[in-house]
Order: sequence, then C-alpha cells, then structure tokens
Amino acid sequence: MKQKIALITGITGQDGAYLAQLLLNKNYRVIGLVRGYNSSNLAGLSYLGIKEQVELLTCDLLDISQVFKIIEQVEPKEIYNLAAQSSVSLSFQQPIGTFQFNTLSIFNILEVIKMLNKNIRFYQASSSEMYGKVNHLPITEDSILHPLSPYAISKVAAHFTCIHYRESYNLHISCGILFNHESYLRQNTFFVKKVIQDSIKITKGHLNALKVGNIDVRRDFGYAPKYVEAMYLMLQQENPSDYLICSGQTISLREIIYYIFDKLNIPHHLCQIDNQLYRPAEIEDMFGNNAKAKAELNWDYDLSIFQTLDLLLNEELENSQSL
Ligand SMILES: C[C@H]1O[C@H](OP(=O)(O)OP(=O)(O)OC[C@H]2O[C@@H](n3cnc4c(=O)[nH]c(N)nc43)[C@H](O)[C@@H]2O)[C@@H](O)[C@@H](O)C1=O
Repeated sequence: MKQKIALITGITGQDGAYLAQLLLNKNYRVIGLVRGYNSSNLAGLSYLGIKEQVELLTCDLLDISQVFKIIEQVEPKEIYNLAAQSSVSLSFQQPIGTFQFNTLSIFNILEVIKMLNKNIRFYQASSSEMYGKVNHLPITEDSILHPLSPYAISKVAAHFTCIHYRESYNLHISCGILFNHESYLRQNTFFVKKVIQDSIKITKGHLNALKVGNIDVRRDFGYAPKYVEAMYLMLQQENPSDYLICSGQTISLREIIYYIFDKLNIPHHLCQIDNQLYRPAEIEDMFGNNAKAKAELNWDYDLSIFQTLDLLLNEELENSQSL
C-alpha cells in the first residue's frame, strides 16, 4: 500500500512536533513547512528524536505560488494547518500582522486545494479564544463567538473561511477548536510553562520571584500530546466537522501557581503581580464540553488538570539541569 503523506504547517511548534511524532508512528511520510531553518526552532523535533525522520521544506504561506508548488510536488493526503501567530498577548501589539498571517495563509492553502485536488483532507487549528466574552458555560460547538483580541478575531475569520470552503466546494475540512493545552515543548512565554520554569529557577536561587499578570481568571487546561490525537482522528472521519477539544474542567491561574509552589515548597508571597503583564481585554472564565469529540471521534481523554500539571512539572524537573 502507498505510504500516506501528511503535510504539517507549523511543524516546529508544540503541536506540530507532537503531531509529527504521532503520524510517524502511524507510518506516515511527514513533511513539515518552515519559514526558515535554525537550530532553536528545531529544538522540539530534536527533543522528540524525530528531527531526522521528518522532511522540512521552506515555504512562505502568504505567497500562494509557493504554496501551490509545494502541494503540487508533495501530493499530500492530509494537511494539518498549525502555522499561526499564536500568541494572544503579542496580537495586541501586532494586530495587523497577526490578522494578515492567520487569515491569508488559510485562503492560500484552501484555494490551492480547490485548484489541485479536492480530495486532500484539511485540518484547521481553531481556538477557544474565539468564544471570548462568554455568556454560558460550558462552551459547546454551538456557543456564540465573541472574540476579545486581534488573535481571536483572526481565528474567527479563519474558522469561517474553512466553513465557507467546506460548504461551498464540498472539501473535507475539519476545525479543531482547542482550549489551552500545554506540554514540555510549550514556549516559555505561555503561562503554565513560565510558572513551572520560573518556579524551578526560584528553588535553585536563580530567580527571586514569579511575576505574572491577571491570575484571577479561570481556564480549561489540557495535555497537548493527547490533543494532537484528536486532530488526526478528525481527518480519519468520513465526514468533516468541527470539534471542541478540551478537558471540560476549569481552574483559576492563582490555583495553578499555588499548586506548583506547594509542590516545590515555595512560599506564596513569591508570586508577584506585574501590571505590565495585564492584557487590554481578558476572558474571565472558560471551559468546554468535549462530548462531541469523545462520542464521534472516539477521542479518549480523562486527565485532570492536576494530573496534567504533575506530568509537566516532572518532565521539567527531569530536564532542569540547564536552568
Ligand atoms: C486557546 C489559546 O491558548 C493560548 O493562549 P493564552 O490563553 O493567551 O495562553 P497563555 O498561556 O499566554 O495565557 C493564559 C492565561 O494566563 C494569563 N496570564 C497571567 N499572567 C501571565 C503571564 O505572566 N504570562 C502569560 N503568557 N500569561 C499570563 C493570560 O492573561 C491568560 O489569561 C494559545 O495557545 C493560543 O494560541 C490559544 O489559542
């Protein structure tokens, strides 16, 4: 049987690396698109021991001629679109660049799929941030969208672009609406990774305190290596659809900090609020209902947020000699 080919945009990010590992284990030929090569952006693939097994190609997703050439040449069966400006915080400083990249890249890929091969299956990384100003919990696939950041606005536009191409051209496009999901490979600019890494630095005497922004909000956190399984499952379904991928639980950010501090015997007063880290707008509380993904995809997820934090803390401690 011919080996299946998957193309992953954003392969050097947290989700890209774990998804590449999963697909390699399923005997796919995995081709990743990168903007450019440098050793630091390949760190996640190296950490998972798959740097030599994936094939990397450079591509500017804003240039449709490059996208066309690559898809024509690679002939993928599945495309996983994980490339994005994914920082909500940065999007307040760079709204135009965020919107431009996160929306035009989708149009370019979907136009090429429409022109070249309508049988290619496409996965889009949508985000729980799209729901923003929540008026009813838990969030379901039918909840009203009310984005609260340029990032979230770009993700809403991209999400509806996908729905438009699916409905108008009968393409196999599924959107995974992922809530916050973490792993060892998360960049340290994101909250949970920062809390764990900085807490370990405090125990080693390398940092005096943990400085954070608004920690009185609540979020639904999950474990990224399990979330990428749902992406794969979506593209194996006969019919495409959109799915919430979440743990179904909520926790305040303050609780996360104190849980990690208590594990490492750090006094709570070493958590300090820095007003500079507040965002212009913030989601107060958010958690989702993952029943559709569990029922239709047979996605199995039963980790509590505390089990996830334990996994993350242990892996960080094992790798913390260099901190
Ligand atoms: C679903 C969604 O998930 C991620 O976006 P995010 O939620 O912005 O992720 P984060 O880890 O930066 O913030 C989580 C929360 O933590 C608060 N917070 C407080 N103090 C600090 C702080 O010091 N640093 C950071 N980064 N956050 C802080 C911050 O204000 C926010 O309420 C991306 O994957 C995104 O692509 C995506 O789609």
